[in-house]
Amino acid sequence: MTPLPVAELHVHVEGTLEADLLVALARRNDVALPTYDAAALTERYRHFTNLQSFLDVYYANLAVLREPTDFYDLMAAYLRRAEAAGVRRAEVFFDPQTHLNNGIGFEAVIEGFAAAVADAPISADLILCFLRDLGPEAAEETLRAALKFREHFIGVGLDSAEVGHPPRMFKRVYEIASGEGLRKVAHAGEEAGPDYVWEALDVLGVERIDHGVRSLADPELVARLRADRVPLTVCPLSNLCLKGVGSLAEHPLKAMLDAGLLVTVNSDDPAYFGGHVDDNFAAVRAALALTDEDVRQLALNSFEASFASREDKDRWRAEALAARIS
Ligand SMILES: Nc1ncnc2[nH]cnc12
Ligand SMILES: [Zn+2]
Repeated sequence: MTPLPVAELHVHVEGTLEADLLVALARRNDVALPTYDAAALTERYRHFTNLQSFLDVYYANLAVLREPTDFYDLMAAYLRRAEAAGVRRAEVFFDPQTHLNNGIGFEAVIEGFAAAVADAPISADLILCFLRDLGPEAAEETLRAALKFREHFIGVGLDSAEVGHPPRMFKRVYEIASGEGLRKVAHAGEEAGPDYVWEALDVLGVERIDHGVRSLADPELVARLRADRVPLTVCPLSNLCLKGVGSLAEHPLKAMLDAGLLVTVNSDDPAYFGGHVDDNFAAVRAALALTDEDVRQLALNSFEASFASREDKDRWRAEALAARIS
């Protein structure tokens, strides 16, 4: 079966670290894990209770990444799997602060990731994310260090623990990023309410909202998102695993589509949440009884929302229009 052509706009490369690779890297770099049994490690992923319970495991696992080749191998494995999922274009988040705090140099991280992107079988670019719980000064310091490698990333994002770390705290670092010609996105409305989405739009000036699933609670916000065609990068299996929704049947994706929002489907952290972008499409199609035209619209939205060139977007759009939805 030929997979639907899509763009993946919300995936954390660190969240693509499959248990097998985690164990292999732990052995290669002599890093201790609670267990070396990949099945036992993934079993723990079935018991997250919220975003923080996931982040605790996600950050701890990243201690296995030590050498430039580790960063290369992680990114290369994701890009191979993405190609098989039908991804034509990937805009991939990375969290440099985690690795810097583990004692790894910026160069090892970004050059490892960028080398894999350069060798990618699909179109891909990097987006540097700030960890919001480490605060705005650390974010600014990270951006200044990253600017030495400016050619290796196209934009900035904001991730990690959301509640209590509102977008407005990061106004200055986003202004600096804007001045450098970087694209701007931010996680908002994943666990926090519509006020965080408003701030991301009006204070940070972001071009896309990552998640944004809590936006439907505010009709004025919905009207704004629709009028400005602001893309929302929704991650259904992530919302299910982190208990943002009780079941996929209750997921707001279909309501967002029906409200005329520019929603896309993405995987977030596929190694932890039970699947890549193709698995997310299959899951929501079944749970929300999406029509073939809903599915095609989601694919078209993903290309429209991407930061690729007009020419590439038009080519992929034509492919999605011609694709058989199977
Ligand atoms: N879903 C998510 N929300 C916030 N930060 C993250 N970092 C990795 N995945 C994340
Ligand atoms: Zn995310």
